[in-house]
Amino acid sequence: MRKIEEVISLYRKYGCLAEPLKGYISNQSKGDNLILKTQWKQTDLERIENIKFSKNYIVRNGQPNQFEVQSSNIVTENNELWNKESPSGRLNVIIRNITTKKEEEKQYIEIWDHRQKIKNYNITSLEKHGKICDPDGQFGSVCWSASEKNLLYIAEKKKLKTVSYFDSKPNKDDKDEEEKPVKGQEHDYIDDWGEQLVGKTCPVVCILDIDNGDVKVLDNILDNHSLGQAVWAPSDSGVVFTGWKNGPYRLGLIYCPIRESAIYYWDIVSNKCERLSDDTRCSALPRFSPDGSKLIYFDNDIGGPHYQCARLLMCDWPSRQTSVIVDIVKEPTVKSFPGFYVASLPTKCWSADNSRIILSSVWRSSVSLVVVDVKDKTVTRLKTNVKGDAVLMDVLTDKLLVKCSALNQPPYLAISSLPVAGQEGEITICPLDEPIPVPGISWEVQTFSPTDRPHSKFGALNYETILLMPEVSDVKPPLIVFPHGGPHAVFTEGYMLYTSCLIASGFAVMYINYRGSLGFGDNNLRSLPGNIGDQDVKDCQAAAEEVVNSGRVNGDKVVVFGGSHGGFLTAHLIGQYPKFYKAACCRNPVINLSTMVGSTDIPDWPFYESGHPFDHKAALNENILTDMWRKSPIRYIDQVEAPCLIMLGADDLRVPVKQGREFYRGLKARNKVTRLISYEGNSHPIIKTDSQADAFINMVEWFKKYLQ
Ligand SMILES: CSCC[C@H](NC(C)=O)C(=O)N[C@@H](C)C(=O)N[C@@H](CO)C(=O)O
Repeated sequence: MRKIEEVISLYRKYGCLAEPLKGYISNQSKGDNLILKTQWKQTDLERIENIKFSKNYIVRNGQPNQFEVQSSNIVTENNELWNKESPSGRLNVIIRNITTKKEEEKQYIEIWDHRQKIKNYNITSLEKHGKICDPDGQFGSVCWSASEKNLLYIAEKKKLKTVSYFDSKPNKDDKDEEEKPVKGQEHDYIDDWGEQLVGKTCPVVCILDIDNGDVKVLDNILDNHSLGQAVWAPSDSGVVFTGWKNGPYRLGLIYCPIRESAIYYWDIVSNKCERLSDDTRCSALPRFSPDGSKLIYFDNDIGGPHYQCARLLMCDWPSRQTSVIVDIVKEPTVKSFPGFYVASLPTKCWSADNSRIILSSVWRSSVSLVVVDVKDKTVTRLKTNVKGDAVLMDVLTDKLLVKCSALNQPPYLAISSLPVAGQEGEITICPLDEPIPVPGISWEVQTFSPTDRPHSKFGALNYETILLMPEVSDVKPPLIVFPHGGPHAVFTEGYMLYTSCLIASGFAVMYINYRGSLGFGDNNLRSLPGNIGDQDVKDCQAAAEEVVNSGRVNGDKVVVFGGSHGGFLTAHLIGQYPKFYKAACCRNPVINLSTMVGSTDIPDWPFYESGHPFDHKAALNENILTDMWRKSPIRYIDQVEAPCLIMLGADDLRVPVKQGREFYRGLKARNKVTRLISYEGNSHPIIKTDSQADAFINMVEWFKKYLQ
């Protein structure tokens, strides 16, 4: 293993690489000449900040898949929340967050043509709504009308002004009733959508008139709903959006597309709203075909596993007839399409002829490009000439802008072409910039089928691990067992900074996509709820023992690391197998399901994942409490021997810091070796620039100390 000073310089090197955030193929592209507009981020560890910059490319499309690329110089961006061109490419809208000298936050909407800024609207001063939602976020979207006269965006609904009962300021009589401040409600609790959505209570659809700056707020078209993901309907006849039900109280929404939601259409002439999707399902991500004749969206169950295998549905716009294009896949084979597991969709995801949809979806332990023919309902995986993950960023005239990465390759942007229908075999990925891999990393995917531990209803099923090895190692490397969180999530062959730095530091790392992970079929995913703390723990231990028994790693130097549910598994593993692990590190770990219910933003999770039904009226009782305790790591705390480093995000609403503190106190009281680090200004992910770097070095130091 490398010295800690070398590890720090490794992190400085690989932790400060530019990473593509988003990009699109400009509507100004003509024929074989593509104009690509991209946005990047880069960590600056000296200034402890992330900088953002934009970079444009001109791609000349020579022979098929022979692209000549010319990139523009780099322009750093200041406070741009969003930058999007109009359908003709003639105009650009920039939504800007400005902090004034008086520390006030103001939001502006700027309209630019090719020469200059032609409109600049101080949206905050209009006082028509609250903050504009991040277009990349859960609710956000920014959408030009076809006429280029209006702009759709999502903002927080305007909140009532409240004053003290003892406020002596005279009420201005000219204010209409709803404008008058309400007395005595300054300290009322305001329910919001939880982790990373604090203050997001009731987003609404807003329409800006580009010419005169008027803003129409659609805040009364659908009662008791939060609105988002808005897109213009064909011919700007209205707006299609996703509506999430607010009541009776909100449950955390991030990482949980199982909150009651439906697709709606608001007609601009009638001012009426109609529900388009099934109100017994959760629907989201509406996308129109280029000709406006078809609308697709995804749906899954309301409640249950926080991520699920989703259905792809299509609404024939003129007739509003809806059909299922791709259904849930319950039990795929190792080679077959495992179903759709989609957290987001690019704004444009259709082929030019309106017959196919292109998207990225989890496919076992990788993220793949997939093409769906909406006529014959076939699903085809687009194989590429590069290893790793391929995430679709944009589609235009059947050209694909793709974000690629691999376990040894930091993310880069590439261009490719959609094959003609029926011939979707392999596509050639053409990088826009020369990819520079992290040297010395190799990996292999292993499949496990626990026939000795079959699920009671679904049988053995199977699961995968990804074993990453340092290529240059004259000794057997120590092993870091690394289960993902969720638990309905997945580790794929895409790049992760921590992992590449761990391998470069001399560790072997094993990702474990235990049963219950995404990408292996719906039955696999649903095999875990009710069995957490047992099935997932045994899957992890079986994989860890297999790799130790294979002799490829140093079996006397095995440690374990995980975040959130991965932290839950880390705490379980060192409690249930105390002799096997020499040290542990857990980030925001779930420690005691029963004490979590009252403090997490998703109380449905501990109920459902421990096998108990949940609805908004759900309450604990002695049977549920006992069962939750039995499934929690705290149950095994007396057996723990491995020194355990606990890292907490001080603002975490998902796994509250009390969980980590409960484990810390229990270990201290039992004279076990433990240390707790709390990172201010971090929530569930510990990703503030300095915190993320500090957490990594502390973790490596902890492992090195107890592996000596
Ligand atoms: C009540 S919190 C349950 C655990 C949590 N699940 C959800 C739905 O939020 C969880 O594990 N979250 C993951 C997104 C997570 O944090 N994963 C790990 C890595 O896999 C992470 O470090 O991000």
